[in-house]
Formats: sequence, structure tokens, C-alpha cells
Amino acid sequence: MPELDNSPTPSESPDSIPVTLVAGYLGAGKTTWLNAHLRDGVAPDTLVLVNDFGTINVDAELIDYAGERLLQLSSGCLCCSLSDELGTQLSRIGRWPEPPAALIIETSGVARPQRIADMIRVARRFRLERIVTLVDLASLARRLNDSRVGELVAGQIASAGQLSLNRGDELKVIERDDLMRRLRSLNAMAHVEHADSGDVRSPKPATSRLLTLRSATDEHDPDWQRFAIELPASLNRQTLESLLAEHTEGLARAKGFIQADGRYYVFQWSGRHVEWTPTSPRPGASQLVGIGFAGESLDALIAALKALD
Ligand SMILES: Nc1nc2c(ncn2[C@@H]2O[C@H](COP(=O)(O)OP(=O)(O)OP(=O)(O)O)[C@@H](O)[C@H]2O)c(=O)[nH]1
Repeated sequence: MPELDNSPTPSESPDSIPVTLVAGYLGAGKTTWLNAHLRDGVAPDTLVLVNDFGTINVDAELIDYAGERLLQLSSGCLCCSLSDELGTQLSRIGRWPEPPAALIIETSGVARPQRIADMIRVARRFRLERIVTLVDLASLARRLNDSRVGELVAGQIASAGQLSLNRGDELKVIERDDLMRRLRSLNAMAHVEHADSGDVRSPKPATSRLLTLRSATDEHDPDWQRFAIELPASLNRQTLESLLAEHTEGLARAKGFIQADGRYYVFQWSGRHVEWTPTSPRPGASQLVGIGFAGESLDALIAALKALD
């Protein structure tokens, strides 16, 4: 079991910039939660940093918080690759003549919040205020039982000072109760809120004790592979959905700005959930970005997507 460490960070000082980390597995609802949180109101001059897995940062475009107060981390985080860029960004932001009042970081769904928390602990001028981990209850059992990502998802949950749960309404009461027990066994201390896409409320300020974990003995990251593919404007929605449904084994998440059936959409695919949200026309070709597990199944999907015409 990892050790709990609640000691104050070395960089903590009264005027340090509080940081909120928004974590959770791919498609768990981080961007949706963040938008609701921003809509509810945050301190003026709050800076939002977004790290998405793809080469186009879909999340950054979907966040209702435009302008200079939104920064994208462009490395397309594959866990450790985030560290360098985040460290550089933090020291830059810390040197701004007018630093932000607060910082919110939306991590990518494959990130380990604890690694990012460790970076913040040693960054000058910043202090980690809380880690909010989003949990999609409807897919949680599958994720935890998946040998490729179970440990990653469990770690994201264990790191949280606050767990924001959604899609519980898709489960039977008995399933939900069982999941709540599993969550509590992973993290007995976190403040828990039940959110829903239509009713996501901002959490209470960090009343919960912030837990941090030390010692990452058995962390192992899956062999992630990302892709970005241009799709033809003649695309049919059903064609894309069927294609993805045939290759769920290797695919973890896909999303993009897509023209299909003569209209423009924000497309979201996260396992069993598919969403087409109409949007205004965008210049350029349709772009689908995805991430999955390197191997035959993902290769076959990528080949099939490239063959679409
Ligand atoms: N039913 C339901 N759907 C949700 C909820 N929150 C998010 N979704 C949907 O789940 C999908 C993924 O949501 P996002 O907020 O983009 O998830 P994310 O964690 O930011 O995804 P990545 O950054 O790509 O890992 C979208 O289709 C959302 O509309 C919720 O509370 N309830």
C-alpha cells in the first residue's frame, strides 16, 4: 500500500498560488466538470491549464474560458512527457509580473495526478490545494478490472481529495453500492459529490483533507498509442460509429470536430458512450484524435479510418 503523506509542501507560503488538479480517466468527465465549475464562478484572474492527449487539443476548444487565461500544454501528455513542459510553464507563470490568483490544471486522462502533484510540491510560488478526480461510475468496474489500466484508474482515485461521480443513474442500486464500497476501499478520506452532466455543481472549497501518496512501486503505464486522422467530408455518422464499435478492444478514447451527414459536430466516443453535438462550421477537414493500446486491434482501426472515403 502507498504511504499517506500530509506534510506541508516546501513551497507553501501565504501568497503562493493555489492549484486545483482535475484528474480522472479518459472520458470520465473532466472537461464537463471544469466548464460547470468555471460557470459557477472562480476567482478573477484564475488561470486554466489544459493538457489533452491529442495533437489537437479538443478539450481546450471546448472549455468556456477563452483568452489569455487559458493555456494549453501541447505535449500531448503521455504521463511523464507532461513533467518537463509543466515544470517550464509553472516557472514561467510564477515569474509573470501579475501572476494568476489561482491555477486549475485539467490533466489528460492517462496522467497520474500524483506525479503532477509532486511537481507542484516543489514548484516555487505554487501550492497544491486539491485534487478532484472525476469518476464515470458506469464504466468504473470495467476499468478497474482491466489489467491494462486498472492500476492507473485506482491511483487516480486514491490521489483525490475530492471524488466527483457521474453516470451513477445508469446502474442498478446494487451495482452502485458495490462500486461505492470499492471507491471507499481505494480512498476512504475523499469528499464525494455526485454530479451529472446536467447538474454538475462546483464542489465546496477544499474542506477535505488533501491526501498525497508516496512510493510508486508498481506503477506501469500501458503502451499508449495516439492517432490523429483527417476524415472525409462525405462521412456518415453511422459508418464511423460502427467502425469504432468493431474495434473497442484497442481503443480507449476518440473525439474530434467532424463533418458528417452534411453537418458539423463535436464528436465524443468513450467506450459505450457516443455523442454528436452540433457545432458551427469549422475551416479545414474533419479531425479525429484518439488514444488506445498499441497492437493489432488499434492498427486495424487506424487502417480502416484511413480507408474511409
Ligand atoms: N451522462 C453523463 N455524461 C457525461 C457527464 N460528464 C461528461 N459526460 C459526457 O462524457 C463524455 C466525455 O466527457 P468529457 O468532459 O469530455 O470527459 P474528459 O474526462 O474531459 O475526457 P478526456 O479529456 O478526453 O479524457 C462527453 O460525451 C460528455 O458529454 C455526466 O455527468 N453524465
